[in-house]
Amino acid sequence: MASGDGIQIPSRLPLLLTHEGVLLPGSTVRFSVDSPRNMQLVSQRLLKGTSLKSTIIGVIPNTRDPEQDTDDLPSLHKIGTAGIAVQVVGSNWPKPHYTLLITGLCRFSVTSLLKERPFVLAEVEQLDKLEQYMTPASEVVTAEDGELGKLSHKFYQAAVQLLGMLDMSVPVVAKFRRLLDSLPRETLPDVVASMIRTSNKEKLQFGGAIQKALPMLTRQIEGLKLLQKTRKKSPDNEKTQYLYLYLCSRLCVSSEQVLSVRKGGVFPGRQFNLDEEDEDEDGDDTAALEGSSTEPKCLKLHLKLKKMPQSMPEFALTRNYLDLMVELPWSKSTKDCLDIRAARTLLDNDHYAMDKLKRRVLEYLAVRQLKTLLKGPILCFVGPPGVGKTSVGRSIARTLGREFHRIALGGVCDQSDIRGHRRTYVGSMPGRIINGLKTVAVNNPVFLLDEVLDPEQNHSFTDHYLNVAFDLSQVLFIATANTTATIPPALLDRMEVLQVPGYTQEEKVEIAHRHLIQNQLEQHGLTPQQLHIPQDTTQNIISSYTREAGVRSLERKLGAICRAVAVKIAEGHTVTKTEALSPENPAQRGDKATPPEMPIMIDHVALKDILGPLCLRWRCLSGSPCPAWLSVWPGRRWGGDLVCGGQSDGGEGQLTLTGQLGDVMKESAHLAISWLRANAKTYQLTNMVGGPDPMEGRTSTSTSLLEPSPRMALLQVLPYGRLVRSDVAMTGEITLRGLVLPVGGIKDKVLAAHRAGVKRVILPKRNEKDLVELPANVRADLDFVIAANLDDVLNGAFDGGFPGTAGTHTQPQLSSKL
Ligand SMILES: Nc1ncnc2c1ncn2[C@@H]1O[C@H](COP(=O)(O)OP(=O)(O)OP(=O)(O)O)[C@@H](O)[C@H]1O
Repeated sequence: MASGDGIQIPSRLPLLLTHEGVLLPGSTVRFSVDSPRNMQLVSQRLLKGTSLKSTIIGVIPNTRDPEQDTDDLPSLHKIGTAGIAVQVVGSNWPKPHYTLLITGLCRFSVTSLLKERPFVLAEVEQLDKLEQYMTPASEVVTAEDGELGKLSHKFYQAAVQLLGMLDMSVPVVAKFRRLLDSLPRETLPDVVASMIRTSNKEKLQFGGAIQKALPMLTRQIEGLKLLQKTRKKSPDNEKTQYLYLYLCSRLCVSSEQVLSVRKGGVFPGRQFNLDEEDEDEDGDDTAALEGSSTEPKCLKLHLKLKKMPQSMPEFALTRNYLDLMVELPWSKSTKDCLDIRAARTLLDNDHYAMDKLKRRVLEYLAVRQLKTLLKGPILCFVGPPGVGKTSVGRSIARTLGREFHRIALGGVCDQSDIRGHRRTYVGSMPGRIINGLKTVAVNNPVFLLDEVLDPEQNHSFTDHYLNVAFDLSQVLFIATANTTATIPPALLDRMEVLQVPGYTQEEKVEIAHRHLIQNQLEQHGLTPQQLHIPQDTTQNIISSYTREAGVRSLERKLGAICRAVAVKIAEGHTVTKTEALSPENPAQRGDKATPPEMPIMIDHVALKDILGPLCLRWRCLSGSPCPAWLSVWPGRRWGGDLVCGGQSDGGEGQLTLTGQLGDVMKESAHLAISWLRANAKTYQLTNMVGGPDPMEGRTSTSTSLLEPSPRMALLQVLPYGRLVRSDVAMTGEITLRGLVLPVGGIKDKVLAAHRAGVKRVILPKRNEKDLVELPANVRADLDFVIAANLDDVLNGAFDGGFPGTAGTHTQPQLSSKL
């Protein structure tokens, strides 16, 4: 190792291949080692060797992607730095690895690779003289050395200036000050370069040359000056300090420098832009922390992080947490650009019909425009699936110029999904609200929720993972739900519920031709010149292939048509190409399809070919009267209409309920039977065997009753020997005394009955007012029977009325359990 020319490193060096960090002569750097070759180097060379020589290794950047670090020969940089391993620490968690502390000695160049396994061994040529590190500065370069001497002196002065800007009470700064006078000036570039922040590439390329190091140093000084100016404008800004601290840590600045930032307010190695109009990105982050009360906590965590070994599991957790804190848009928002006229046009262009909803949304937006800090109720759009609730939410965001984010809460049963997990749990994460904010990166997006938050508490929403309050008051929440039944009353009270009813057949045709077909054509790369769907085909799809209140299924069917047409067109193209290749071979062309004529028209035959045979023919309801009954209502939660049926036949006189009935439905059925038994005489009801119990000898069955609303329908099982009209539907709630009370969702129910071919609808008297909401054509098609009590219902349900109902019988007094 030692020679007559001075101290020398071994001519053969084992090489540690690194992907991050550059070791420079005179600096001490920590490297994490986990690749197979490096692990072998540590275990076979550093841990087994006993001489000083065995602790000297070469550190050289490996330019190959670490992910692809296989057993192949690595692509090495030619120049590396020899160093002494001063500390080796091993750990088995989370995977086996070593952490090496290496002090750089001098540069070398690789002359040849001697072996690649188990670790890389190379023949090297030493580039720097080690003695110069021991020679006093004055003896190495003097003023007489001409240009180089001047440059060296300039560099020394710049280094002194840099130190003057740092906090001397920080040990590393004081140590640097001492080294500055004791080290030879040729070595200063390496020492200074290891302290200031530059890219690894720059560090590798400057090669210890003072000419290249001086611009780097000057840049640092300029950066610090700008930073100090900025800090003077906002002294004692703890948040700014925290942010710089954190950024320092992310940018691999030494911990001592980080500390000096805290104490003295300097931030080495950053270019700052004084132009306030054009704030740099991190400056924005600083502003983002304004107004939040998170800094003390973050600061504490950050300092803890700096003391923590990287291999500790808590390191990654803390780091992720701090990353999230900086990424969150604490005070970054988009500017609302609301123009009510433009909003009206946009809503009208995006959505057909929905007049009531659009009007209310415009009112809401107008009030927001006049009173910006509106603490209004949350809008909650309630309606069957596929009626455009989400789509209106998206349009509201567009009219406001805000980001839109949909948080699907369907199936969420754990509040941690929304509010996050406490950080003490393994695998803890923030909840969906905070994740959503991170995604949109602004604090005033439009959030569409299927459930709602309490608006009163939004200014201090606390995610369990974040564990500090985040102000959600700028977020515009819109909730959607298929039914209000599942929303807790306390929350419902805080929201403004806007009903979004289903569409009539005519409205669906319009929506399809104004929006859906165009969208589907675009999504499938087709044009109106290639595919034409006439209106009567659309009508056919709606009535024969879909049964829904919204248009989602219709949209899917249109998508299926587009796909089928796309195949035809693609096949046509292939045929054209084949023809071009072999025009003289008609036989070859014979079996192929000919290119279709454009546009491809979808008539009833084509429709059947693509979508298959007609599947939903509910018109069977309009057949002849029968003792069984069938009732069709919209199933809000499931998106389709529900079919309820019942039958009276010979049996035990028991009421049998099938299907998944809830308690309310079961109660209704039993109530109906109680009423029947109590009124058997009045209505002259006898059972099949002539006995007084009308239920004896009968079994009543109901099937597929999924919704609690059509309670009255159960009564249809009661009459014997009489035929129930098969084209009648009814809704309402009955009391023990036979009164008929109002229910909700009349429009949807009547539209569903209309879709199913029902001719007569029996409604509670107090729902008569809801008839005005029905489209004129639906009203004209149906015969409405308004019922105040069960007499009216029975009269309406049977052809020719029902015996006993016209008389002046008295209502029996039942003792109600309710
Ligand atoms: N009135 C309308 N005008 C134009 N397009 C509409 C209209 N109503 C619904 N649509 C379209 O129907 C599709 C389904 O709508 P959307 O996803 O908004 O339904 P939704 O009510 O939110 O359903 P869900 O309750 O299942 O979330 C969308 O492509 C939407 O653009």
